[in-house]
Amino acid sequence: MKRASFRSASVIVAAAMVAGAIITGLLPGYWTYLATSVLISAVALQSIGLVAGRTGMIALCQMSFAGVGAWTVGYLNVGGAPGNLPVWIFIGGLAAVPFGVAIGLPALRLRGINLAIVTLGFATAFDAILASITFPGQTKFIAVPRPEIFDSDGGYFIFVLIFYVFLAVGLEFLIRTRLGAIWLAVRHSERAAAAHGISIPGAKLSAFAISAFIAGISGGLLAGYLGTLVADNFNMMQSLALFAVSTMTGAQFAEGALIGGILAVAFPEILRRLNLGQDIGNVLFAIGATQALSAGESMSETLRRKVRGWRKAAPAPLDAGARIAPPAAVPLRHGTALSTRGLTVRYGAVVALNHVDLAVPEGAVSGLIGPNGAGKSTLIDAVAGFLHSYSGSVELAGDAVDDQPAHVRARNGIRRTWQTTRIAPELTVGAYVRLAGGEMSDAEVQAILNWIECPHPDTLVASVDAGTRRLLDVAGVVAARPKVVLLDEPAAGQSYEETIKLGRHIAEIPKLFGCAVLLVEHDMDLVRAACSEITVLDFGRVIAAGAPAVVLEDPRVRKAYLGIEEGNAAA
Ligand SMILES: Nc1ncnc2c1ncn2[C@@H]1O[C@H](COP(=O)(O)OP(=O)(O)OP(=O)(O)O)[C@@H](O)[C@H]1O
Repeated sequence: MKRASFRSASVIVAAAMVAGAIITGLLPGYWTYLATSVLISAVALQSIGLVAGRTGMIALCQMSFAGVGAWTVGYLNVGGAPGNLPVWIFIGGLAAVPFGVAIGLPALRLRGINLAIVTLGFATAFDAILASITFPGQTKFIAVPRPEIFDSDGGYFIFVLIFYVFLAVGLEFLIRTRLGAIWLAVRHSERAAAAHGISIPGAKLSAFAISAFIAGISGGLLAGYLGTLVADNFNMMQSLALFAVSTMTGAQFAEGALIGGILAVAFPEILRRLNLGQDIGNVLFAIGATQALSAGESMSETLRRKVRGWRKAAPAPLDAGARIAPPAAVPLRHGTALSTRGLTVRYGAVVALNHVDLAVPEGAVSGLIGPNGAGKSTLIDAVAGFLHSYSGSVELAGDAVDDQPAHVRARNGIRRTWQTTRIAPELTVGAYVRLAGGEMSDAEVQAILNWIECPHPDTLVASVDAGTRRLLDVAGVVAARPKVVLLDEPAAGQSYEETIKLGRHIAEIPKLFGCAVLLVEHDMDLVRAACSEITVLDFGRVIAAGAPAVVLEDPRVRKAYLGIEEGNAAA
């Protein structure tokens, strides 16, 4: 991961040095002036890319955060504050953070269009505030001074380029940290992220705070660029246009932010020269964003996919780490890992679970079977904390967890998989195992992947097939070494041979990872291969429990689950 970050950082720095030399050395002054504007827009776009592209939240008020940064720089300048422009820009970025957190708070409960409306509301309110006040220095024409060595247009271009490169490199490292993986996981599925013990509020607030900081920096850079500012520089339409550009180009990537900056500056410039209305540019951006959304990928994502194809970067073969020892066996615990008492769940008139008592012993794999609609997934949802309400209780190693939200239950030792895999495809296989399992050495990650026969840690999840992703789901939950893992139909999409192999792996989980397992499955071969005991649900009630050989021969089970009537069994 670090290697990839350093590689990206060196590409960014090298490209910036070449671009800096060409733009300041060869291009006329006016082009340098425009190029500076491109970079400032690119910084603003980076902030949108982080919150929207990485975390999947719609934020339509980024230019308001930029306005806070610019206002702060103007205020510090007029007030004769100590320091100089770089320091004030940094302070301006920090000043935008509380606003970012304040806007992030509604995002904890809202998503999609509702969040868009709230952020748009903030942008509108900020417009109204700016219309009633003036920017510091605006009426008396007190310009924000640039640092002496960056005073010329060429010099200020270099000054802004340094900020852009610094932020782009910083983001390249940040997105490969655990926090970066958390943002991607939240973007892909908040429920799946919570199942890994991730605090969704923490993830969203951190994204809003850092993105507001970057937007504030862009405002400060604009203050030094223009000298004095007016409210129109930060109006709501600017935020909307940049959001459309970010969606179109994929501003979560350094090149996407830069292409977006070029488009955001070039279009208005071309339209101005052609004596055409500036709004036409916004219409084109909206069309571009619509196109990217319907295609399912932005310009930079398309570019990256093509580059990957050209490079044909095949991940290291599966046996690359074959000499790595499998996970070491751990001492087995005794007692009951998980139990439910009188667990009852109602969906309106439907009673999905009806006073279910279930016990999953330590050191064992227990099966939970039943016909479609019997209540198996509902039980997993209730136990893992994904239902708003249920009656009865869930105990983990004897302690009630009913008042704990899903991510706290996950941290305390209840991990689950889903019927359909929910892994963020932008992650690598290794990054996913680390996200799910926490701090782990490279050898530990590789050992788990080798054990369950998943590809090399550097393989992109997007490039692995559905069956392998199911295995990766299992690798993720066991990597965390919780007290109990709940596997919801892990064999779905696997061939017969793969299912039998998976059954052997699941049977090894208690011994190798110290977790008890509750396995929900329809595939009886897998159940027989992995489980030492079985509970059978039908219409939300437990109808049988015990050793597989006994339970599967129980007439009630054969009738309810296998559809075999007592007298017809021999037929
Ligand atoms: N969100 C929901 N709203 C209303 N009813 C629901 C909801 N989720 C499940 N149910 C109902 O609850 C009952 C149990 O469903 P559940 O999905 O838990 O069964 P299952 O045993 O997991 O089935 P399958 O094997 O098909 O996954 C079913 O009657 C189902 O229609």
